[in-house]
Amino acid sequence: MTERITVVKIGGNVIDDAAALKRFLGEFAALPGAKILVHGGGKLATRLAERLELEVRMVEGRRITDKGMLDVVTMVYAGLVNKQIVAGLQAAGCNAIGLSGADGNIVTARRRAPEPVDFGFVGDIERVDHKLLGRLLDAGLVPVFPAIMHDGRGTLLNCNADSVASAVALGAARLAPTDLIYCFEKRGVLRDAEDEGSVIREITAATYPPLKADGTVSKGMIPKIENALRAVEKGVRSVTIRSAERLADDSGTTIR
Ligand SMILES: Nc1ncnc2c1ncn2[C@@H]1O[C@H](COP(=O)(O)OP(=O)(O)O)[C@@H](O)[C@H]1O
Ligand SMILES: CC(=O)N[C@@H](CCC(=O)OP(=O)(O)O)C(=O)O
Repeated sequence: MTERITVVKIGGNVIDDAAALKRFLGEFAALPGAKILVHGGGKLATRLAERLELEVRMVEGRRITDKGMLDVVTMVYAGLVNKQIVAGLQAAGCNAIGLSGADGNIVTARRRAPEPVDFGFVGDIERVDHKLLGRLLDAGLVPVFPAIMHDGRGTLLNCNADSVASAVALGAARLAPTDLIYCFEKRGVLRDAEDEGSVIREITAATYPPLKADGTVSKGMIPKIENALRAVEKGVRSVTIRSAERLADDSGTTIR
């Protein structure tokens, strides 16, 4: 069994930039030790949905997902983006294996209640099969997860990729000490959105609520930080939010 596990989540803005994604996958492939990649792809799904003239609506960083949108996000996340990332990692010498939650029944999710917001086919993670995860890691494979999970009764569910990353990291933490890194296009959580020099070095359960209340943290950063706080509280060794260009550096925002 492995001594440590690194779980990395890569966001949609980086996936959307072919050169940035290639650079990131090269750095990810070079990370030592057992590792797992979780990816988004929200930006690409939004573009495709708009071309198909489907209404795109996000509420607090989560996508309203009706049946038509579920088909689009499944094709984009579990299909195109997942396979491109797996192929890119193979090219970088990393033996990746792409898995939706339904594959090997590795992650199940529960559909969100329709109140107060009816998100449609959106789920919250229920269970991660950490033993299967361990067997894959022991075989030298690098699991790559999109945000598409299933309910075990035949329905696919769209989950927030940041929530997937935190749930997978908690599953991994049952196998070995686990570090979770959220990578995106900015240097970290910024105090001023326009100033990359304004990285907030540390956020805790006590310092977060005022940042949300005064709007310093908004949109997709809300689920990211809330998932990060949950992960550290429940046993992930460290969580950081940093630039995809600085995956291996000690940079960005640490969540404690
Ligand atoms: N304080 C903040 N610092 C950095 N980004 C923030 C902040 N508040 C809101 N954001 C927004 O959150 C976005 C990241 O969330 P999201 O788009 O869901 O990430 P990902 O790229 O991981 O998919 C940033 O692109 C930015 O627009
Ligand atoms: C329920 C929900 O909102 N799911 C997300 C899944 C993808 C994602 O999280 O992508 P990023 O990391 O690129 O934002 C969505 O469809 O946008």
